[in-house]
Amino acid sequence: MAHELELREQTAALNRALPAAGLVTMHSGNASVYDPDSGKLFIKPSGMDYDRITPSEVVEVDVRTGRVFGSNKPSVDLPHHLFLYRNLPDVRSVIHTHSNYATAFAACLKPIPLCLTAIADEFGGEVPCAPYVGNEDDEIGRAILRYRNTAPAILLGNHGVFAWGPTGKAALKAAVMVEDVAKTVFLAHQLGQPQALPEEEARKWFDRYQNRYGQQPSILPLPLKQAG
Ligand SMILES: O=C(CO)[C@@H](O)[C@@H](O)COP(=O)(O)O
Repeated sequence: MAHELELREQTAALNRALPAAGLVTMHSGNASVYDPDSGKLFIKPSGMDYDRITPSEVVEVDVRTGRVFGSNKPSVDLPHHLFLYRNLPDVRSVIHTHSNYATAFAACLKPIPLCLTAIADEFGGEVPCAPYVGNEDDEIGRAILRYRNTAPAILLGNHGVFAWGPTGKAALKAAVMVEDVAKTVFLAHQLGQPQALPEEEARKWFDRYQNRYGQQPSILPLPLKQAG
């Protein structure tokens, strides 16, 4: 039970972080956390004011069967979260937003182009945009699998953003960074034509950021420049 409470607390805090990060307005968006040991996910109660989402209000769902526990109705996007957990084995958290700058790209069916080192760091390439699909059945989940690339995020045409990660913190960072780079690219377009970053350069930035950035132990010794 202690572990379930911890998962509920994580899910409630992650959902409350969405409006705090400026990623959602009113009831749009949602977040979930998945625990493979119990086979359960915990997700936002549909339509609930974010400031009312507490650990006890969070909705518990069995990922294998889709069975919902408790009296609260789960997010209408539960099918898409379920699809991603069932098909992306390393994912432990999924976030959906309608964040403004990224969703503006989605409204135009445009990917966020690889023109910033920050895009290379976090996503390794452009943030792709899937064509518009409806919200029935597994249409959204299948579109995400079909059009995703190395990035832990994707734009859904005419709809919004899906981001994911091995932890709630990683999924939140992906959702925040999608919106941040979308805003920068939008501003760049006011100044001129954003210039593409060479793929090889992007690979170097992505490798450093994913494997040696921050306080994580460097998994590779830094290449020492030869004297002379
Ligand atoms: O995009 C949508 C619905 O189209 C959802 O993100 C949004 O309405 C939030 O729904 P929930 O409150 O999570 O059921």
